[in-house]
Amino acid sequence: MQLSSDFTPTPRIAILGTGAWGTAFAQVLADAGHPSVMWGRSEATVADINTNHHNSSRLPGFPLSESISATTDITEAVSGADVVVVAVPAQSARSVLEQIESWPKEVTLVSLMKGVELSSDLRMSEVLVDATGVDSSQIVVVSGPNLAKEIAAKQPTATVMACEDAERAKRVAALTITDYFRPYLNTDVIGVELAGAVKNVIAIAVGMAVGAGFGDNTKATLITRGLAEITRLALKLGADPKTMAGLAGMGDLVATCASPLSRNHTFGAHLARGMSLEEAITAAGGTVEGVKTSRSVQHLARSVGVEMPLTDAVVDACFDGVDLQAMMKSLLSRPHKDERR
Ligand SMILES: NC(=O)c1ccc[n+]([C@@H]2O[C@H](COP(=O)([O-])OP(=O)(O)OC[C@H]3O[C@@H](n4cnc5c(N)ncnc54)[C@H](O)[C@@H]3O)[C@@H](O)[C@H]2O)c1
Ligand SMILES: O=P(O)(O)OC[C@H](O)CO
Repeated sequence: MQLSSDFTPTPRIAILGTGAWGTAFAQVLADAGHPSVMWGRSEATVADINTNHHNSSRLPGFPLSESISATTDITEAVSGADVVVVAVPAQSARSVLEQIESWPKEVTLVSLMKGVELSSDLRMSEVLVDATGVDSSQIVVVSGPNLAKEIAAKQPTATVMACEDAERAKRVAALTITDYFRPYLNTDVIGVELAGAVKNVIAIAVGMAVGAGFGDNTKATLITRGLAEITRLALKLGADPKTMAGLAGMGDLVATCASPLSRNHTFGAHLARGMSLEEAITAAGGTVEGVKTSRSVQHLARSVGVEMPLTDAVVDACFDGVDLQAMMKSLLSRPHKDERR
């Protein structure tokens, strides 16, 4: 299948958020020949991007193309945009989007975010629909084993672009093809988003195990049983099982659980070594999506009657002061069962 973009010859692309992934994604677009305008609330970061072609706060050490510009004016960034990429932390998405009074009618919204909203249990594409009024077929979700720093270093990576409208996913994918970034397509938005959100919770559990000094058997057990619980929830909510074995499922789970670059993994390790919740979040770099998402996923799972013992354990460890020994004891003393159920 050949991917080609039938956006206007030079699509106008805005990126909301000047974080690590939004910035690395802007560079992917630039390397594929597409300029973009980033919006951020920090004047210093916006000036850094415009003047030094660098985001020293979130992606230090990686030069940015001159075709990437930035502004603190969100209306200016979005005005006339064909594609608006949303790359702020999941729990901030709604408040950012609600600042925009009107959306270009044919706009395509691209979500780079991985989380489930706390107040509503909505996936990010659902928050986008709710906050903007655009149709769900206009939303493309990007998810996969995509650690921003590795992509900024132009290391080979694949991702998944998911949209109800397969043609729209193709058009966005075509904007990102480079010699190091390879997009695959999927129409299973539910599966791609839930896998991306819940793997952050599982990565916290794996980070805790690493912080406690456990080895590869424990890590592999948590990753595999983590995939089992992600799959149970996703299938209950209508996902395609094949998505779980793909890049946005198994692929991202392995990358995030194994990598010391992952903030969720790093946070878990700090927590297990005795830091408080706030200390561990700060030490991991601030945006640790799995912490709040553990609560929304637990709530969502309970509302549909799905058992998620690892998610429950992460909620206990983050919010109820349950220590690692008690957590392991409770996980290991659960009733024995067939692994396929
Ligand atoms: N970093 C990665 O490797 C990576 C990879 C894939 C997906 N993601 C996902 O992308 C999303 C963004 O993560 P990131 O790593 O780019 O974040 P980051 O921590 O690098 O930066 C977050 C940015 O959002 C800004 N921000 C926070 N709250 C805001 C608000 N209310 N209004 C405006 N701006 C706000 C911050 O100032 C910062 O610039 C997350 O959902 C994350 O899970 C990240
Ligand atoms: O740094 P993390 O833990 O937010 O993980 C980054 C990405 O989601 C990996 O795909």
